[in-house]
Amino acid sequence: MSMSRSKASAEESVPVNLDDFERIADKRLTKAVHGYYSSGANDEVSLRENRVAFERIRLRPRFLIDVDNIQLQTSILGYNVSMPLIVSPTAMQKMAHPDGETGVAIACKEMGIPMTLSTLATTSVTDVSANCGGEGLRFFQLYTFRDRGITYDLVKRAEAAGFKALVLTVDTPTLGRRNADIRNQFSLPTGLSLANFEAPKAKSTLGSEGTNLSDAREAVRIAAKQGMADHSDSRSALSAYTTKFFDASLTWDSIKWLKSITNLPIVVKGVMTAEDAILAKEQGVAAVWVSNHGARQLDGVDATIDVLEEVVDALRGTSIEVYLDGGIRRGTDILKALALGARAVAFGRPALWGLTYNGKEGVSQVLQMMKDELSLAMKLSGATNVSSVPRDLIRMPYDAPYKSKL
Ligand SMILES: Cc1cc2nc3c(=O)[nH]c(=O)nc-3n(C[C@H](O)[C@H](O)[C@H](O)COP(=O)(O)O)c2cc1C
Ligand SMILES: CCCCC(=O)C(=O)O
Repeated sequence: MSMSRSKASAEESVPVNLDDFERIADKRLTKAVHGYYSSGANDEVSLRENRVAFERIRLRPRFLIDVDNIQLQTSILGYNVSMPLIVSPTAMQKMAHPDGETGVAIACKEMGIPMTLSTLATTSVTDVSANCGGEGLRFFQLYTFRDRGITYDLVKRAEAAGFKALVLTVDTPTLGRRNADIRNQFSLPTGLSLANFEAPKAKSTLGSEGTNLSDAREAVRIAAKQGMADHSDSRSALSAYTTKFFDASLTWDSIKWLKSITNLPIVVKGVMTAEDAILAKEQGVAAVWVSNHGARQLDGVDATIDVLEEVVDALRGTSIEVYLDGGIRRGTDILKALALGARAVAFGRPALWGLTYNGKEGVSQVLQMMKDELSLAMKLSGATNVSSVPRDLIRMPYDAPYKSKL
């Protein structure tokens, strides 16, 4: 691993929480990259809400419970994990540090938790797996392209590289409006590429008749190589890129097609309502990932933690797992989500801050900090097992005032 940037400089004190990592990262990143990583959509109402909603939830600790040995381990999609945390897919991680996606993947592998690789990664599925020695649990986040041959190709390469699930992001038919990216005319810095669109080394054997695959892939590849340099619609280059290539005609029914080309479990990321949770269930998905995309798509939606319970209720009695991301910054946040029925939580930006801070090592520090904080929160609240955190460990703002049931 390259370690081109050092730890905190003298004037930066050692980070003791994720906010510290964020502050340090903010100072080190270029204006454009910082703007891209940190932004929410529009007025960032939902971005603030993702945090504030966690702060509104109160804990109801129980005491004189033996918390000497608490259980942090659980399983995700049948795989044992050391704690209920997943790293969310975030695009273009080499902008943070040369370790990029490989750094995140190795940190996750060492911690024993899943990493989700973005379709728009700056390291390919094949290279990430190879750099991890084929070890570790990785999911592939899928964006679908107008040309289904491209999507097919991505899925097959993720399968071949040993990725264990497809995380289909449903909240991005096109890109949300992010002021900083427009102001900064954001595009991928020179020298980096969207590596999953580099021409495959070997001739691929595709079964996607009827699509002019090589032309389409070539177009995506060229656009990626040029740093998505098309600003023609006067928005960010990323926005122009998605408008041009992403399949905005995708429907719930398209999951049938996905299932026809792969046996990998499908996780639907971006669900915010009970209605969509039920449609996902009807398509036979393995998991539903409650997310508002880090508040980067539609501004004005609820905080994810505020809709978690309706999704959990809609899926009760099924074996579909529910995950949540959006604003997870503390061990107590994880505990609150578990109490509301999430099997696991995820975060995106904190991994980028860790990466910016000190590459793979920085990500490891961030993950360890979350593990320690979760463990502490459980001990102080009398929760002994991440798989059975009781609902009454918390009070939601919408809960009725306490009435004695004793
Ligand atoms: C810089 C950045 C890039 C992202 N890229 C992707 C992506 O490529 N695919 C995706 O499904 N979600 C993407 N997301 C959303 C994250 O997966 C996740 O939902 C979000 O970051 C969670 O919120 P948090 O950052 O508050 O933890 C991105 C988020 C950020 C901040
Ligand atoms: C087209 C999506 C780009 C990556 C992404 O999901 C994000 O910036 O939020």
